[in-house]
Amino acid sequence: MRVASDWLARLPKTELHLHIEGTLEPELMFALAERNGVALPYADVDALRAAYDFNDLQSFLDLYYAGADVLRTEADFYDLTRAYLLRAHADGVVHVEIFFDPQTHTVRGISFATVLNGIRRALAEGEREFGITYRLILCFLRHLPESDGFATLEDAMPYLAQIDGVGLDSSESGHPPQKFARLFARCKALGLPRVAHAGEEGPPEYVWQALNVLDVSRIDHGVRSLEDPVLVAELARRRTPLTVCPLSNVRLKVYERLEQHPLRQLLQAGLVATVNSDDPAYFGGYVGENWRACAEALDLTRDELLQLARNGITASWMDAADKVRWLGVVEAM
Ligand SMILES: Nc1ncnc2[nH]cnc12
Ligand SMILES: [Zn+2]
Repeated sequence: MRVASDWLARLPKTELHLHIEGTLEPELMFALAERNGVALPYADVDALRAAYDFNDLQSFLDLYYAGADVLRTEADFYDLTRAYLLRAHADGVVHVEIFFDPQTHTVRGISFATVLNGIRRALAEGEREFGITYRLILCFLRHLPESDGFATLEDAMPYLAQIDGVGLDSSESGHPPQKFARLFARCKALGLPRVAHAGEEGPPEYVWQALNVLDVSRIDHGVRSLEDPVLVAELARRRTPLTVCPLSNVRLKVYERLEQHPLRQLLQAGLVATVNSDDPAYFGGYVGENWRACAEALDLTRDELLQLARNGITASWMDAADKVRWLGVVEAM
């Protein structure tokens, strides 16, 4: 590695692509299963971890949705979020923007308020205790019909002041952004900032639709944009950030090895690429590990690492004064 590991540890980091349900560690999954009287189809934590061998996005999602079944009470969502924030703090994360998937829970009879209150209580406490600022992003599940998304938006209406934006996640192939054109138009009319997963497994066309149909301000993943030079030029022109998740991309076989990951190419193309962890309990590394692994495998320079840190700050939705402050800290590194 070209930089000292303590320098990398101290670099102020953001996390802009993190599914809170994807931080459910096997140990906590077993503890919550016991607490809630849920039977898990695995003998123990090791057997569960051994199942985390994915071929693609869908093979991961099947386990991710099954695992979320142990989350039942507000305390469960609090404990989940609290455990994540302890990890983030240890990794030098100063600001988080967290996705949650309400449909995964409301379909099981758990109220929107139960989910929201547990997550937000932990986030507020994390800000008081560690100074980690936060935003919360409601994600719609794209494998479900748009009408389900509208019902979820209806559930969210009494709590809109506590939601900072909306996103689109789950199975990408066969579920283009266009499918959610009316839902995202409604969210825009409500003044909600928008992001969408696009170009993870799906084609560059889905990134175009996220930009032009959903009018998103950030693309989650977006790595397949590199297949379309016109799209790359447009993303650079608009300065649309990409929330890139390198270890996720390897675990879901978008790239065979981290050494093949195009993080440097994205930076060299002038894109606002950022480093994030996606579903760290399932992909073998929180955001600090994503930074360390990329620095090592891609032999990132000090300047490239500084640019990634700056990108994370400018791409975030943190307050303008906080941006100035953290950009100053990066410049002084
Ligand atoms: N990497 C990912 N892509 C799409 N949907 C997700 N939900 C959780 N993680 C996801
Ligand atoms: Zn994701």
